[in-house]
Amino acid sequence: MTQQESAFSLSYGDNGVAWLKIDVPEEKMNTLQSAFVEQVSDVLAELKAKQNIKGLVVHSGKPDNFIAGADIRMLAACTTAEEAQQLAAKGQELFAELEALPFHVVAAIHGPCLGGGMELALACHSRVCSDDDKTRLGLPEVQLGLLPGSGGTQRLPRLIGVANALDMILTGKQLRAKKAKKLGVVDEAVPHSILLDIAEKQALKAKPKRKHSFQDWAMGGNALGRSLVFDQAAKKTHEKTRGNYPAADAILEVIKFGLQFGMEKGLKQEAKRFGELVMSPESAALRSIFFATTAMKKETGSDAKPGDIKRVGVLGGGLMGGGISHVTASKAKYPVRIKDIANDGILNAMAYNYKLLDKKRKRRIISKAELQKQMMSITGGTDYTGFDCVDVVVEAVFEDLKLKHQMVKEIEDNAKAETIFATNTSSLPIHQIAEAAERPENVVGLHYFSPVEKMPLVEVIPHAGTSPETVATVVALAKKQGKTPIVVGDKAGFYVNRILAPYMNEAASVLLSGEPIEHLDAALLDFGFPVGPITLLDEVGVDIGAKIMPIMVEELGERFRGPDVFDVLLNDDRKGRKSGKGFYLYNSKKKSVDKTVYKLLNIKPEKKAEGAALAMRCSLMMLNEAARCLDEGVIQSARDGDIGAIFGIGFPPFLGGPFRYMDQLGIKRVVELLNEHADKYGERFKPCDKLIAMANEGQSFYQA
Ligand SMILES: C[C@H](O)CC(=O)SCCNC(=O)CCNC(=O)[C@H](O)C(C)(C)COP(=O)(O)OP(=O)(O)OC[C@H]1O[C@@H](n2cnc3c(N)ncnc32)[C@H](O)[C@@H]1OP(=O)(O)O
Repeated sequence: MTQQESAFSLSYGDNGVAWLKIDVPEEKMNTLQSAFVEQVSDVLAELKAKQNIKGLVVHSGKPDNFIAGADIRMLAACTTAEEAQQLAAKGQELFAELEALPFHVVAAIHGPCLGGGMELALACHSRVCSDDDKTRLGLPEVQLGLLPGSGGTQRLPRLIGVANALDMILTGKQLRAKKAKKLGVVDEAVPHSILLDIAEKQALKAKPKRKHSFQDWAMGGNALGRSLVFDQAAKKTHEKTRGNYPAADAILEVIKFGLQFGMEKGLKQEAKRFGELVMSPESAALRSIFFATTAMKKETGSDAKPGDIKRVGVLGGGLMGGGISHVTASKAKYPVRIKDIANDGILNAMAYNYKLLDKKRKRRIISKAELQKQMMSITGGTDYTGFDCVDVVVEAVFEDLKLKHQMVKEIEDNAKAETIFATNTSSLPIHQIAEAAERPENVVGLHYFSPVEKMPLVEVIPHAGTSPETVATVVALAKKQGKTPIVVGDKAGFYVNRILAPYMNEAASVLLSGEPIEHLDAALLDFGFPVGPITLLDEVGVDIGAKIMPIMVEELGERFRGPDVFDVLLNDDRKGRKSGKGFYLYNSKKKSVDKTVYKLLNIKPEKKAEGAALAMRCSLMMLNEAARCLDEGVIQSARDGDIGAIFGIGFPPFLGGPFRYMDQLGIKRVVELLNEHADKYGERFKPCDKLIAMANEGQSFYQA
């Protein structure tokens, strides 16, 4: 590498301020790589040797990022824990040298400053960041199944106190400038245009003495206080992770260790645990999600060029319509026109949007003016005024084929010839909806998950006649709305509901066999799902389940026929949360199992099977169906299937999705397990052809 190509370069101002620019050649994002060690060592040696330096500003040469952390590809390429430990230790060593420089070192931060990048900034004596929306500061390593390995677990608690540092490191949350300033992560948050000027001024000031927070003092000197905070954090963490995420335990351990035995020993422990975590299957699975989603950001859904979108229409102002209008206006920044049959529907969608925006205003993420501006970009009415200039219509009316046909016709009558009709159905085949269209090439499925503003997945479902341009356009729209789209086949349940249905049916069978509701829900929580299946059924609505299941049975066969519980429940007015009762009661603050449901279903609840066995029983039904979906082309790749299950259902991320999990178990073992379950519980467990063939050939879904 020539001097010019160096990622770390120094320059000097006349006023005694040195500038260290970080600019990784030929990459749009700065990351820290082992190849840079020598360059950084040279830079530090030059700074130490140079006379008359008054201060140093560390800044990025990229227009919109500081440093996004250590290069995750480099970590994934490590073959031993020692190798990864060495990488972390080298980072620690260089950052310690930076910290030990005799003059004031200031980090000037604009854009993402994450992981190793944040650790570098923490080793500086002061930090100034831009107040731009692109600026984010955090230690997201936990989301990769790791802990911050280059000093983060030691420096952050000493800077902002143990409780705040634990919160940041255990969740991996990324702070905006204002919050970072409030917590003391940065010293100043200023407009981007003056960032470097302010950093330069800071650098000319004397090196600050390290501030001690009250908590720092309390934690360092007070073993009892320390124990209390850590015990509480451990309890809270365990409730969330249920022991499935070793990084969380390691984070608690290493921070506590460092406070007890000092920075030097703390750093050693940090590097050691980092090395071990890099080699863990949990981290490998979580890293695979990062690689998959990064690759998916670039995909367009088809070979065609997406059409221009200037305005979007939404049909139906219910929960889904409200959410879809929100992500369209506030994320994608397109004006939205909502049509509903009643004014109440429009008001409902408006109120929904206002509530979400006001939450953001209260958290100071947006100003009042911004709230008003965003509200003004959403309008609505009970007729088709304004629909003549929308480019895409997202339909979110009731799940009724006749009604959907009427919507297709009305849009064709009231919108432009090229307007896309994207239907947000969760159960009706898209080709059937398109049958009413004069221009079926414009009809496509766009299946959002509830609540729309939170759930990251969207299924894009072309029918056989959908044009490639329509697909590309709605994929682009979904991405702008902040979603990860996967293109899936037009078969009943598409992908997510199709793999969810047999899992839910199995949970219902387990319940009818007499296993208590809490036991069953806890079993799947322990497995790593965010909610148990019975809670999920209550949340989705028993009535919705009752509507979808017969469609699945009709199109996909008898294996989708679940136990007959829906009618019994609905006759007793148990729709789930929305009706105040389902399997649980929702009329008090804390939900509790409604024990009368056992009598209704003729069950004597009694814990018979171990939680792990129940979890395996339900999950196997999902795994088998996921493999079938891949075989039938409902999903285009195992990767799409993994991301769909994780983002759409909350399949345990630390397992990497159903396909990575099957690989981890070994396909042969999956087939064995399915056969064992088929012997015990029935034909529905029989492994699908694809799994049998793969087991015979010794194949896996991913290359090792
Ligand atoms: C020792 C340390 O403690 C260990 C660590 O630091 S572990 C790393 C911790 N850092 C992270 O987890 C951050 C990971 N990155 C991100 O979350 C997101 O990329 C981001 C929020 C920074 C930016 O998102 P966005 O603007 O959508 O850009 P995105 O498309 O994701 O990334 C742009 C490019 O940067 C790459 N990139 C971003 N962060 C990276 C990282 N840490 N390692 C390797 N590549 C990275 C992406 O792969 C992508 O590359 P490509 O264009 O060649 O495919």
